[in-house]
Amino acid sequence: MKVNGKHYRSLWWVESRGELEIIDQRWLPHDFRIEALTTMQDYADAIVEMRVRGAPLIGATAAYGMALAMAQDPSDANMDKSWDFLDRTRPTAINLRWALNRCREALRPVAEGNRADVALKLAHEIADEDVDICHSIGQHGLALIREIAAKKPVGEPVRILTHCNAGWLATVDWGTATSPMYQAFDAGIPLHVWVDETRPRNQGALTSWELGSHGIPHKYIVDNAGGHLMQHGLVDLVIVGTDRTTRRGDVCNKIGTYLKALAAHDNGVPFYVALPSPTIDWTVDDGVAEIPIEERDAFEVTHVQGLNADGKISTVQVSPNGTQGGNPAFDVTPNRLVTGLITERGVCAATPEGLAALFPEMAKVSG
Ligand SMILES: CSC[C@H]1O[C@H](OP(=O)(O)O)[C@H](O)[C@@H]1O
Repeated sequence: MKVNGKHYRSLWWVESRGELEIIDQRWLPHDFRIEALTTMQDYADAIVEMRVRGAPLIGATAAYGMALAMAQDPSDANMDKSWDFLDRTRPTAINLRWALNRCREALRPVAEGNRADVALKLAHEIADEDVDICHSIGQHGLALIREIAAKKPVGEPVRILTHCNAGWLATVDWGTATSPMYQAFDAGIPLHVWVDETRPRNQGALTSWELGSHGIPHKYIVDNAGGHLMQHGLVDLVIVGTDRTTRRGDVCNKIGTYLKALAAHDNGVPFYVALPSPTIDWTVDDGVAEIPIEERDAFEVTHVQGLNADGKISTVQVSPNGTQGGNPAFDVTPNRLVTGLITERGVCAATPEGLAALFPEMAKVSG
């Protein structure tokens, strides 16, 4: 999307240098920093340290990491070693393993001398596909928002609550949860977005930065405000992203999503999940029991980063010395709390039948 009027994707290939450039999201929303990934360690660090983050973007980054690996050493041994090295970076978003598996399956039958070119071409394809998928999710989500808008007095905004950042920064472009917002806004539908700050890494600040750049009215709120807003009829719709959705529609997403779904359910507020198909894990049924939840460094909870009075990015400790922090980074919302899944092929119920109807070729394979 646009940054100061200039279009960006969240990562891009620099042909002249044969390098991938990324937006280092650790410094947003206060500083827009671009960096090149030139070694396999750079790729792993970028994912682990959340310089790039968001399930689709992690997958696309890993695909370019495999391209670098094949350019360095196209042997089967190095392909497997690189697969393991990148797969170990973060455990929850299924797009990482989906992209690595897609690369390895495509490369295995290719002669070693051709693997570097094939791998780079595939990485480009995965990135471009993500842009198309997210745009399509936006089209289907736009129809939902339009339906709500039609029932409101002319000019009254559709009020959407979102959690974390499932924006263009979490994908290659458009975002998943934000794509319907961008497209509704561009279609002239009045919006107001409640943006959960999303402790501890405050990805809501990324969403606010994105929406602000696009001119979409929004308010940055504490994570615990959503239930109150819904009780007072101030939320028409919740749209969130996902890092892994099971074949029965259980949704794993940023920690705190489950609590929003409970509040939405209790207040009759539609709760939708923007779901690109690479984020569906067809091998898993029960999300709570089967999805690995990343436990990140407690430092992210005991400390917070922001802009100090001098306008410098700094980090301060918010908890007492010696207090231990706990930092599960995701939770799982059972499908019974999900109103619907907005995929690139349309909107479906969060059920095995709903997903199988939109993706029969995948449901068949998963058995
Ligand atoms: C479109 S995927 C966005 C998804 O990823 C985020 O996690 P993280 O920032 O830790 O990579 C969050 O769960 C978002 O909903």
